[in-house]
Order: sequence, then structure tokens, then C-alpha cells
Amino acid sequence: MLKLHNVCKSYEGKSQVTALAGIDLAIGVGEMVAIMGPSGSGKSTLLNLMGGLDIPTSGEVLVSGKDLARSNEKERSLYRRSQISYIFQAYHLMPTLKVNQNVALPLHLAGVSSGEISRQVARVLQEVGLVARANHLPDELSGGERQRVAIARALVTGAPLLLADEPTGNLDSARGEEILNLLRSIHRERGTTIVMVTHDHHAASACDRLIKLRDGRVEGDSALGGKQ
Ligand SMILES: Nc1ncnc2c1ncn2[C@@H]1O[C@H](COP(=O)(O)OP(=O)(O)OP(=O)(O)O)[C@@H](O)[C@H]1O
Repeated sequence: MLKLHNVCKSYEGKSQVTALAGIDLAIGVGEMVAIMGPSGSGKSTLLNLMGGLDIPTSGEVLVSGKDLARSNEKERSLYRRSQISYIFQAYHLMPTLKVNQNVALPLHLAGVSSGEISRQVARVLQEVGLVARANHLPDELSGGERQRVAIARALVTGAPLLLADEPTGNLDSARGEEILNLLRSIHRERGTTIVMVTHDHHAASACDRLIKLRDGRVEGDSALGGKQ
């Protein structure tokens, strides 16, 4: 699904920072992959390149054979809308919209009809166990519930690749476990490919594969059991 060839990313500023220094990786359809590494090792930069939010300084980011690095902004925007969904540590929900409106947002932006939006939103709220909270505002919810809203919003478009940046980073271990179980069941039931950046070894152990970064390079790449 995704192949990176000799990907480098530098940031220009007062001094040049090399965030990624030659990454070679292939991620297959239906994999659930954890990315770990020390602070500053390039994890978020790598996730942004996979999501078409940024382009590398050199190298190729191939999606189904097409190079995102050589695509224009319009093509990358289409890729982001149709292929990618994101979840973040800080949820990034719209505070003035109710749960069902937050989840509906990507479908509104895609111009989907209101009948279809209602059906899809009801379906994903059921999937994440939040039907009873549909008319609540985000600040009336617990952290775990907010992350489940963010997951519902990510699922509603049916994108095949879910990118998650520290999805359990703000949660206690019980709530974190619920989110990991939910991601695992999405992976199993829908076949969604999931790439998750985490600092937490327990979260990583929910995945099938662990990629370790250090100083912008792949330091390790190994298969994990993946909890069933
Ligand atoms: N927009 C930017 N401008 C300049 N330097 C940046 C920018 N974004 C990231 N960097 C630098 O690139 C390197 C990699 O950053 P990145 O955020 O990818 O690391 P990370 O592994 O995700 O770190 P953390 O675990 O702390 O979030 C760091 O040295 C960082 O300071």
C-alpha cells in the first residue's frame, strides 16, 4: 500500500535539521504497525509524509505506485481525502459541535447527502459504542469517549489507511486499553491498515509489527504477535 525509498527530510532554519536521513520501508495492505523512537527521532515527520501532509526533501513516497513527493497539492489533497484518516493524542474535536456533528464533518466536506450522512454516522457511533452520547458536546465527555469520537470521525469516510499519533497518550491505562482494543477490532473487522506512533510499549504490543526509529533512520523492524 505504501513504499518509501531513501526518504530524507530536512528543515531549513537558523540551522538545518535533518529529521529523516534515508528511510526505506514498505507497509502492506491490512498491516497494523507501531512506530517508536526517542523524542526527535522523526516519528511525526514520517507520519506526515505517509499522510501526504508534507513532502520529503528527497526520495520517494509511493502510494499504489504513485509518488506523493512528485504529486501536486491538488493530487495530495485528493489522496488525503480519499485514502487517509488521522487520529491524534489531543483528539482535535470541534468544541462547539455535538458528537454526531463532529463525526459527520468529513462527510459534509465531501458533499455527501444528509440522509446518507445520518446513516453512516449512526453506524460508526454504534461501532465505537457512543450512540448514547450522540447529542453531547465534547467537553461533556471523558478523554476515552473523546478519543472514540475522533475514531468514529476517522472511520466514517471508510479510508483504507488510519494514521494515529499517540492515540493513547492522554489516557489512563484502562481507557488506553479500550482504545487499543477498538483499533484492533477495526483492523480485524474492516481490514484497515493502521500506522500508530507511540511511546508506550504496551500500545505497540497491540500491533503486528514494530518499526524503531533513531536519528531519522530505521533502527529496527520486527514482527510482533499482535494481541488477538
Ligand atoms: N517544522 C519544523 N521545523 C524545524 N524542525 C523541525 C520541524 N518539525 C520537526 N523538526 C525537527 O525534526 C526532528 C524530528 O521531529 P519529529 O517531530 O518528527 O520527531 P518525533 O520523533 O515525532 O518527536 P516527539 O516524540 O518529541 O514528538 C526534530 O529534531 C525536530 O526538532
